[in-house]
This record gives sequence, structure tokens and C-alpha cells, in this order.
Amino acid sequence: MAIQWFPGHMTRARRQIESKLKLIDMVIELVDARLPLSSRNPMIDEILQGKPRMIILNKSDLADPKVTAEWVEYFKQEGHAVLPLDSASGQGIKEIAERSKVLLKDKRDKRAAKGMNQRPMRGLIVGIPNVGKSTLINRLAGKSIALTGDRPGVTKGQQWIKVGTEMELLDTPGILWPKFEDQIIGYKLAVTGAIREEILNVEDVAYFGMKYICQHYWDNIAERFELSEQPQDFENPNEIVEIMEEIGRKRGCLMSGGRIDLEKASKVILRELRAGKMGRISMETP
Ligand SMILES: Nc1nc2c(ncn2[C@@H]2O[C@H](COP(=O)(O)OP(=O)(O)OP(=O)(O)O)[C@@H](O)[C@H]2O)c(=O)[nH]1
Repeated sequence: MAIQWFPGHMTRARRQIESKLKLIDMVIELVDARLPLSSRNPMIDEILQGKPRMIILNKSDLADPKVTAEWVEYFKQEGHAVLPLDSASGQGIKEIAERSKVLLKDKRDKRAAKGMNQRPMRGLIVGIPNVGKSTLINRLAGKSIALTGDRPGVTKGQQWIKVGTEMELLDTPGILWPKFEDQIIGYKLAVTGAIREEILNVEDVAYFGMKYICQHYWDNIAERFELSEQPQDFENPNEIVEIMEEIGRKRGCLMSGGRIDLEKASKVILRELRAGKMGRISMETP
């Protein structure tokens, strides 16, 4: 289900997060490692009001590791703690508590200097729909608490999830809206599945993804689909569509008369792309 982010929804989402800020020490901001800027909320700095923050590049198992390393540097330069993660498998997850301790060191040192006990560090997970908030919460909790799937998590009430002995997280993540102002961002979000492609035209979304892959990750698809000729002019739609048709032919997306069903081919392309079958692909670089 796609969320319609009307101004009223945005205001409510923002207030919900703001009301939780006083309960927590830090925010864990999830972004999609394949498109870390396009999957960020445009008002995030303003909304979080300077709370210590860790940026998690989630779904890093699907992203190009070389590009992810560049993003890690990028966010470090911006002064944030940053961690690539694969919430689905849990790889890298133990680092969260360790890194949080470093992030909150000053605060913890001050408490220690005053002779106060160290209470668990309290955090809130925020991010746009489908970025993996519930998956991460479930992983950290060690059992299924938050809802996972395609629908926004709607757990009621305020509960803390214990992450080891030193950390607690609010069980309900803060859901934020993505950037919409620019069509390219919309396409990137649709290619990765952050927004439903039905909002846009499925063939246009697949075309956008294919064009990018032909340009930046040709070897990945050349091998998978046994393609021989890389397009020479990426701005020539015919060359990209030919590749889409070739993939459609290989995947049996045919209409009566043997013509290629481009819509079906587009769906196959997007499904394989999102599942990582075309290799680890990043859709933007710093
Ligand atoms: N490959 C991969 N898939 C992931 C990862 N994290 C989450 N997913 C998948 O992404 C999809 C969305 O995950 P959710 O945890 O439901 O996302 P969410 O942010 O809670 O989504 P909303 O409830 O819509 O706000 C699910 O199919 C997850 O299995 C990851 O690190 N790697």
C-alpha cells in the first residue's frame, strides 16, 4: 500500500516523532544504502532538533559495496555516526549498541562524573516507508514485535524493546515521508520498491532502472541475460527498450503473435533488480 503523503499526514508524522524526542537519547535514521540521499526525509535535520544520530545504510546487501564505502565517508564528513547494515540477515547488527556508546560518550561520561548510574541508552528508529524499520526492530528484539511487510507499522502504545543490557528502543518506529519534489527521485524510489511503481508507469520505472544499469552495471546484466551489445547512446530510448525486450524474450514475456509483452518484461526486470538478482547495484553516488 502506498502512503499518500498529504500535508496533514506529514504534520502528524512530524508531531509523532517530535513528541518522542524527549523520551530518547538518540535517533537511528534508516536510509536505503542503494540511494541514501533520495531515501532521506527532506526535513530530517529540522525534525530531529540536533538529537545525536546514527545513520544506518540499510539493505547494504543489495547495494554496490564500493559505493556504500563512499557513502560511509560522505556521512562521516557530515559529522554523523554511520553504519552499513543488512537487517534481513542481521549482518552488522551487533555494531549498533557499540557505536551508540561512542555516540553518547559525552552524555554517559557526564552521568558517571556526577556519580549517577548508567541507565540503558534510549533510541528511536526513523525512516521512510519500506526502508526496513520493522525488520531491524524485530532483529534487535530477537522476536517478532513490530509488523513487517509492505504496510506501514501501526503498533499502538509505547513500549521499549531491550537490545542487550545497554540499550532500549521504542518499539514503534517513526515513519517519515521521502522527497517527492523531483521526478528523478520518484523513479529511484520506485525502482528500489520504496514507493509502488503503480503510482508511476511500470514501463517507465523499469526503463529508468535499465538505463542506469546499462550505463553503470552493464557486466552484471550482460552475463545474466547473455546480452552481447551494450547500448552506445544511453539517451536513445530505442537502445534501452531493445535491451528490455531482449530480457523479456529470454524470460518468456510474449504476447500472441510472438511480440514481446513490455509491461510483463518490465515487471520481471523490477522484480529481479529489487531481489538483487542483477547483482549489488547502487542507484546514486555521493
Ligand atoms: N535485502 C534486504 N531486505 C530488507 C532489509 N531490511 C528490510 N528488508 C525487506 O524490506 C521490506 C520492507 O521491510 P519493513 O521492515 O517492513 O520496512 P518498514 O520500514 O518497517 O516499512 P513500513 O512499515 O512501510 O514503514 C521487507 O520485505 C523486508 O524483508 C535488508 O537489510 N536487506
